[in-house]
Amino acid sequence: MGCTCRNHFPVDIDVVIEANCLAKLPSYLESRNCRHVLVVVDQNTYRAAGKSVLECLSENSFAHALVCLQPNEQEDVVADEVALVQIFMEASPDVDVFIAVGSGTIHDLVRFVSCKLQRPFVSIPTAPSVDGFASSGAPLVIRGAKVTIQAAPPVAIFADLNILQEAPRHLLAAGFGDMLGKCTALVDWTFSCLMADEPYCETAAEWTRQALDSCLSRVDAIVEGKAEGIEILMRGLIQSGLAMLLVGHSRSASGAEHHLSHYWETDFLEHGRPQVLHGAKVGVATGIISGLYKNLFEHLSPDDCSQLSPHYEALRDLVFQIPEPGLIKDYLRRVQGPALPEELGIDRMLVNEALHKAYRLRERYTILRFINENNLWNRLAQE
Ligand SMILES: NC(=O)C1=CN([C@@H]2O[C@H](COP(=O)(O)OP(=O)(O)OC[C@H]3O[C@@H](n4cnc5c(N)ncnc54)[C@H](OP(=O)(O)O)[C@@H]3O)[C@@H](O)[C@H]2O)C=CC1
Ligand SMILES: O=C(CO)COP(=O)(O)O
Repeated sequence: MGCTCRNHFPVDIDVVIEANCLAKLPSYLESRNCRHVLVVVDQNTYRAAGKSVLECLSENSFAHALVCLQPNEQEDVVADEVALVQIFMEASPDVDVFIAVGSGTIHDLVRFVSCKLQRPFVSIPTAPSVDGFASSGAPLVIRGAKVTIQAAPPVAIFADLNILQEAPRHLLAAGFGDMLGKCTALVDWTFSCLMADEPYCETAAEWTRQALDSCLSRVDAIVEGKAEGIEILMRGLIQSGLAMLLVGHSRSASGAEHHLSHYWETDFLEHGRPQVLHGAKVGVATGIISGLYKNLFEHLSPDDCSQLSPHYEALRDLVFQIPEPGLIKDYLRRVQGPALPEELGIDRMLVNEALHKAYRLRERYTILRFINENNLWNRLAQE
């Protein structure tokens, strides 16, 4: 399938991934004529990189201010209305560039605010924990629901390997889990295109596939956690983000496995439970969705569903290529990440609830929507 889509968005980000690249920040800001900088951190990311960023700005005489995001009662910074208001209130009108110093949550908050205030933002990732650095979408929790709002990508990413190498291991494992999610997200995207005529972009799919393959083929280097492995993972995560940016939505990166993760996330928030890392949830959910796809195609024949029958063989071949749930778990164990819902504090009941309801979180056609809307649960083998 060649790329026939006509809706590519510009992919125009300066991406630097190397050791000590933070040192390049001042000349970059000068080249863009930015003199008033607002740096957004939280307590952890201030220690990880924020302090160095501020020193670098002071040494080079930039006017700068700091927003240190306050955690909630569970000690989490959440990408919600409270955190957004904090940034809006503390951003002075003369700010001409935002700098996001952190991982997924801080990037989404800053991308939303910078887009609303029409100022550019620069990304300084502190951990290879998600693929949301280069993308334009901001998944936010608004009135308790996880919604993704299209905002703006960063103008530049300075992924300093010295900083990333110091990130705690569970954040690296989460980044690998978010990447593993592409195994099912990509199949779900084709599924939605064939079954519900959703728009598909072969280029974005290919970029994502390459990012996934590059990480799966070098998992040993990633596990080691040295500069080489961190660079491979970070390049993959950024490339997946660029694919989302290219199409202006997150279909290439987010399917039913993400919907399970989002459902669990908002359930934890509703019950005042501390958050579990996004990529950790996605990795575990990928194993579940892989099992579901295989189960479905084992127990359903082309005659069972007229909507499915014209695409049955093409889809069955794709489903065959999804790594088995056991292999997904092996990958997660190799990076020392959780592999089962109970290791995340998610019990059987919450898993089942999400399997039946999470598809409603998005308009997207996914395997979960297909099974639920066609009442197919009783056709599947109970596991
Ligand atoms: N825009 C997009 O396309 C995407 C967005 N996302 C979104 O990203 C969010 C999750 O991001 P994720 O990165 O998993 O988690 P967070 O950004 O919430 O950060 C998780 C934890 O990592 C800490 N941390 C980060 N870097 C370091 C470091 N170097 N040293 C010590 N601690 C560190 C943070 O500190 P602290 O507690 O102080 O914050 C926090 O505790 C979700 O909301 C998800 O929906 C995910 C994928 C794609
Ligand atoms: O998490 C994402 C990709 O990893 C973004 O997906 P959503 O748009 O579903 O939040």
